[in-house]
Parts: sequence; structure tokens; C-alpha cells
Amino acid sequence: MIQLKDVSYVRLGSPDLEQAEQFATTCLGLQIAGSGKADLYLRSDARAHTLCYTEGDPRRQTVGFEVEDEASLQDAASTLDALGHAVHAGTAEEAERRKVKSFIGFRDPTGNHIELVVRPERSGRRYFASRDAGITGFSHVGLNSTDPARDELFWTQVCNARVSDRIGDIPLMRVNAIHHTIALVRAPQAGIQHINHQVESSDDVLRSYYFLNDKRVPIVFGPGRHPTSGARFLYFSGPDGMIFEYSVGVDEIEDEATHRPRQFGFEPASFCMWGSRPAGMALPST
Ligand SMILES: O=C(O)c1cccc(O)c1O
Ligand SMILES: [Fe+2]
Repeated sequence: MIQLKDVSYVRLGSPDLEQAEQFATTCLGLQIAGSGKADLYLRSDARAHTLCYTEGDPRRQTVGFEVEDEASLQDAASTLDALGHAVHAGTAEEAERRKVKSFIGFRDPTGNHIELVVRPERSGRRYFASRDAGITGFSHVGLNSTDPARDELFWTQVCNARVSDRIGDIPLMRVNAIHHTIALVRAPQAGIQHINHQVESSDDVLRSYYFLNDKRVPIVFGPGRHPTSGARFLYFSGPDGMIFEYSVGVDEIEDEATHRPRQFGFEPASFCMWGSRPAGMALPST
């Protein structure tokens, strides 16, 4: 069994790195952590980077998850290989570009690009936001799934994710005590459905709502509150149509051994207990 420790980073292709940098620094509130030939590194917490824009096709989207050590990585490679997933062993140069010791790449059953990494770098300097959005860190991703039931089995039975709750057939899955690190969302093709950063307080969520509105950044859902994790949230869209979420107050699962996933209906009230409706997001809006 592959044991995921945490989500590490997202890599997003973008045809326009300048526009991506502008959005990430002046709207989202990330910190530039440097740039390579065709890479823009961004920080949101103590890690050396949690988001990397790389020049290219915006359909190239990758999520990296941390595993314990080199031996776990080799075990993971064998497990995936035996299950018929083509495994790419990251080269030294590729690992350097990801600021990790080593990694492997593969595709989940939907075709999402996933990387497993060992020893992702942290920074000795504290994260210093380019705009004070109140970000405390990169926390979870929504992943497209062409078959959520099949993909839930992959993430839970092969990667040791645990289902915290379900909305319809969408599982919210954890890999540690945090309510969820991976949410699957039904979609016709692979891709990252949203990228979540935690913020410090509800005030930050609402402040950003007004700030982003002023900046003409499209708000696609919220401000609202998820009945599942309990988090107050705001979703808005960024470069290349990527959706970003701020949220605060995500529950932790107190007792790993006894927690049973709750089933919520696939309806608006399951996504927002305050009555906010998604606009331009693949969620039930009526
Ligand atoms: O936080 C949640 O519970 C949640 C629920 C549905 C969709 C999401 O993106 C979430 O983060
Ligand atoms: Fe989310």
C-alpha cells in the first residue's frame, strides 16, 4: 500500500507566465520563490514552493504528494507498475526542478498526472505574502474524475486515502488528520478542478471577496460554508480558467479508527449551508 503523507505541490502549464505571475502575486497572494528557465515558483507556507507555473500547455497539470522515504517510493513504483500504471522515474534534473530529492510520475485511472515525491524542500525563511490574503498554506486539490467510484477505489485501496464524507458519489478523501486533501469531481476529462489554500480567519475570506470583486476577478462560488468540512470558503477563477479556493476552519478527523463517512445528497445545500450557488463551476447550481 502506498502511504501518502501530504499534498506537496501543483505544477500548472501556462502559455503566459507573466499573466500567471501577476495573478499569483497581486490577486491570490502567493510569494515568488524564484524562477527557472521556464518555471515560476510560488510559496504559500513554510515549504520552498507549493505551486509552480511552467511555460506550456495549460492542460499539463500535475499534483505532487509526499511519501515517507526512498524505500517507500521504490515500493510505490513496484505497486503501480504491477497494477499496469506506466511509471516514470524522475531524472535528477527533473527532481531539481521540483525541489525534491527524488520522485516518480504516473497517471491515476482518469489520466491525471500524479507525482510521488521524497524530501520536498522547505525554506529557512518564513513565507511573506505579496498581498495580505491571510494564507496559511496550500491544503487540498479537487481532481477531475471520469468515474468517481473507480477512482475512489484507486485512491483508497492503492494509496491509503480514507473517505471522510461523500456528496453524491464525490468522495472527500484524507491522507492525514485533515478532513480532505483530495476531492474527486465528476468531469469528462482529466484535470485539476480546484486548488485550495487555507486562510487564517473568516474575515480573510470576506475581505478577499470584496478585494477580488474590486479587481474584477470572477468569483465562481461563495462566500459560503461547506457542511462537510465546516470550512467557510470562496472560489474564484485565475489564469487559464483554473479555480482557486480560500477556506478556513476545515475539520480534523479526531478518531481515525472510528470515523465513518457521512453521505450528503448531490445538491446545492451539500456544498454550501448558507445558500450560495456555484456559477460557472461543475457543481449542482439549482
Ligand atoms: O471543504 C469541503 O468540505 C468541500 C466540500 C466540497 C467541495 C470542496 O472543494 C470542499 O473543499
Ligand atoms: Fe475544496
